[in-house]
Amino acid sequence: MTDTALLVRGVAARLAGRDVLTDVDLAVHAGEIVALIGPNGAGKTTLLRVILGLLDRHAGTVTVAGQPAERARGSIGYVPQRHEFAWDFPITVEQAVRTGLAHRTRWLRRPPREHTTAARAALDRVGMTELRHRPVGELSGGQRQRVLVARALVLQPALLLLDEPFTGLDQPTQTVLTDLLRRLAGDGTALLVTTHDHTAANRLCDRICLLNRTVIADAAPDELRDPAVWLRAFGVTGAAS
Ligand SMILES: Nc1ncnc2c1ncn2[C@@H]1O[C@H](COP(=O)(O)OP(=O)(O)OP(=O)(O)O)[C@@H](O)[C@H]1O
Repeated sequence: MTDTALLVRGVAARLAGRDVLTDVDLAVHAGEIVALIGPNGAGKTTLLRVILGLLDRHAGTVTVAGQPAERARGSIGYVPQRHEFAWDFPITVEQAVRTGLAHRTRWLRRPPREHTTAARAALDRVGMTELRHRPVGELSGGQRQRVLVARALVLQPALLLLDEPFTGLDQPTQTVLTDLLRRLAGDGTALLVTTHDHTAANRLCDRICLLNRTVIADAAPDELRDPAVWLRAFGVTGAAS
């Protein structure tokens, strides 16, 4: 057993012939929440996709829960950006959560009973049990975000990757989500969260990883008070002079 849920070493990725990530090193431990922050196009989503094995890396290694990521797909929960889910699809909250296990259901077979049990347990963890029969199209932004978290939790992942979960949420809803993510970390899940919301990151995270194609800084929020580091991460050169 290891408490390093995610270990990224020397990762490089190329898209359309362009180097999008170079020499990226990152570790996230069990029970830890790390924010991945960087400007638009910094490679945050690309890094999540490389960890998930949806994109080939050009160099480096990715280890999840002590295993090469290729063999650990079932240990990774992924919460995509909210707009990436088909909310107009005519399914209920519980059915949406069960789609997190769809790859384990045989084609045209009824989902096994344990999938329903897993979906209900995940809905309970995110506080959405009462809404489980609601059509997903009727949910608010915050409720949708919790459904996506539940959908990732059905796999009981050691590592949870969240892509911009705070975008478009008002302050009280952000607080509900922050509390939920903290509880998951308290249960030992490792969380890697991309965000543009520095306030949310400061409130939520144990560490902030500043990314701009490579890791510019990786430290506790309190240790990242030097504006020069942020200017470097956001590609603002000469702004301090
Ligand atoms: N499918 C693709 N083909 C070619 N280039 C891509 C593709 N997807 C992303 N890119 C490029 O890779 C770079 C990194 O994109 P990525 O989406 O990872 O950035 P990001 O940090 O998540 O940005 P944002 O904060 O805007 O979501 C960008 O320059 C983007 O244009």
